[in-house]
Amino acid sequence: MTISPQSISLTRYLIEEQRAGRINADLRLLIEVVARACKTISIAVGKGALGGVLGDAGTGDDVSINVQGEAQKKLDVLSNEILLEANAWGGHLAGLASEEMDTSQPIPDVYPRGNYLLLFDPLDGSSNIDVNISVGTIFSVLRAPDGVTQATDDDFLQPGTSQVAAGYCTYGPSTMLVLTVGNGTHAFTLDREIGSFVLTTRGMRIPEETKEFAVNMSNQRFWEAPMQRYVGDLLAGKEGPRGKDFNMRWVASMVADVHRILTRGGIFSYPLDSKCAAKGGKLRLMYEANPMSLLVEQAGGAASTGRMRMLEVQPTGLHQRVPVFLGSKREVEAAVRYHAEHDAAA
Ligand SMILES: O=P(O)(O)OC[C@H]1O[C@](O)(COP(=O)(O)O)[C@@H](O)[C@@H]1O
Ligand SMILES: [Mg+2]
Ligand SMILES: [Mg+2]
Repeated sequence: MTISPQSISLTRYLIEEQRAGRINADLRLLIEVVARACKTISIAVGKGALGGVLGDAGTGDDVSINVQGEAQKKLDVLSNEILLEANAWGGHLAGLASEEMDTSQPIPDVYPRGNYLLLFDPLDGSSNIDVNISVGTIFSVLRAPDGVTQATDDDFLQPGTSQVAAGYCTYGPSTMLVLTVGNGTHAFTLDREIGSFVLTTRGMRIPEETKEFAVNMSNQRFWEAPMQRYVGDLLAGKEGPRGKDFNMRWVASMVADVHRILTRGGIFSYPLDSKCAAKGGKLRLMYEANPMSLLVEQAGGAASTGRMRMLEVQPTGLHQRVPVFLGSKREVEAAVRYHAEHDAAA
């Protein structure tokens, strides 16, 4: 693709949002810096085996483990460094937090500070890195509490409704940035020759009804009863209570699964199961569930823990985990209904 004079770049889109009074200059620049960091990550991902970026972080048998208790890939570490380095000196932030770091990261004294907080999952879908399947970066932006110029972990503990921007970048056959600043969800595709993100879908809309679900079925026997019944009814197809046949997809990169759902509908779910119940779920509220939920709601979809609206969960910890149901509105409502019926009968 070549950029025509009519093409709307990310920069132009953000300037128009600023002129309309929906974002200020600091937030615009912050998003530009994140987008630039994503381009750098995209180049590293794209080099694959030629770039020496595949495989585990650490040396020999001494694989590096992050705060989540998960083995880190080289690209987890590299992407985290790229995002930290790009954002720390920008002057828009009072703090950064990452899935890969134990605590939030203060802005070094030598740099100016601003009033935003940036949270990210630098590389989502790590298990897919070495097999050349789509991975991504997810980010969320909050406002620092009044008067806070150097944030501590507690300052980040705001519900998803407080997000002023959220987005993800998917490193797949093409690199795409999907963004909301609270005025719809929009998709930008990276023109690799020119190095610019170009608006390719304005106002993504998730169809309300769907016949497609995404879940890791290998966990079925560990699920709670309402999830067992819900998926059992999906699998029963036309002859079952739902009266239609459902298809299933599972990439195991949340970014890729959510991108499919934003594009053609569906329900994505990582429910509570007995393996992850002690932690509260598998996916992370602040780095994964909240930003994706805002993007999905802004595209006309819904997002829930199964028992409450995701964006209203009051976080209690930076690395808190939650069960996740998001996507086509009617289908998320159906999954929530199964949980409500179960809880009412208990
Ligand atoms: O391997 P599983 O259990 O199916 O889990 C897949 C889920 O885990 C994740 O990979 C977690 O993300 P990270 O790679 O950032 O840890 C999600 O992207 C994905 O939905
Ligand atoms: Mg992730
Ligand atoms: Mg990750």
